[in-house]
Amino acid sequence: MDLTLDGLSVVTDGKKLLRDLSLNVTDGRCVGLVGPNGSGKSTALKCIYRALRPSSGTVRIGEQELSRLSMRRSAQLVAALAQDGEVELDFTVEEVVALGRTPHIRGNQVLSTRERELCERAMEQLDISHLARRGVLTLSGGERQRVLVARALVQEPTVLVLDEPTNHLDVRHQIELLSLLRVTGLTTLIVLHDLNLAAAACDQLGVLSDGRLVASGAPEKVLTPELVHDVFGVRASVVSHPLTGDPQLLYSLAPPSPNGSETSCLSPGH
Ligand SMILES: Nc1ncnc2c1ncn2[C@@H]1O[C@H](COP(=O)(O)OP(=O)(O)OP(=O)(O)O)[C@@H](O)[C@H]1O
Repeated sequence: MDLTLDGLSVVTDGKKLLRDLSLNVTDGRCVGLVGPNGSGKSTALKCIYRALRPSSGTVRIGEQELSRLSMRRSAQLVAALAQDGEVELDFTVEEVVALGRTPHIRGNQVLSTRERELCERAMEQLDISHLARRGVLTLSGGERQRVLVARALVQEPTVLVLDEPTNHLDVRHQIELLSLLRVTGLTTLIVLHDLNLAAAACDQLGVLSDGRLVASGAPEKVLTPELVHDVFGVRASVVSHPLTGDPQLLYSLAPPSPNGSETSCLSPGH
């Protein structure tokens, strides 16, 4: 089912964090939300997983308006990975992954064989099977991040929202995770800071700046040097990936000038 954000605005303490955001993620597609720090990406995702109530606007999954559904029904439809998702209880990895089934079970009901197999498969896909009996508090940041993605997958949601899921992951696990997301068939909205990974992993990108959607569309249409300059204040060259054709940005650090001071690679005014 499609995920539709329709005119979402969030105002907190008189500050507009999100301004009239409308965005559609087509059924089974992956849309990347990118933008500078503080541009409203996490705020938008929080409205989808109902950690935040928008001041105006709606979130729909198919024809269903999320705010009209029970929290339990919402959790059956939407799985979320929050930014730097914390796990405070010292559960084992397999227990945390199994928590993904919570919206689907009642009380102390035990998991079915199918559900246990689902958990095992997700742990294999996220390369954490060998950690199954470890306490989550003993894990590295990247290991813990993979546990939380596995938990989101076993939720068997219709819509997946992920806030910087590649945080803490080494390059192999970044690529494995984003490759996996492409084959899940889930309607996915994902916040990524790495524009090159976003271009490779997402069918469409939405660019937020100061709470406003300033560009959206296919990565090759959106990621232009002008856009990167205007939104991020950085000079970049755009090249085409030799194997996939995806747009890839090349940046250069400011070279030291002969007198020892640095010249700037930032755009004037930033
Ligand atoms: N409860 C709040 N009260 C006031 N301001 C807030 C609140 N929550 C978020 N903000 C501000 O709203 C803006 C958008 O925050 P948000 O976390 O959505 O940005 P982001 O694009 O996800 O940033 P980052 O890339 O740094 O994760 C920021 O300036 C943040 O400081």
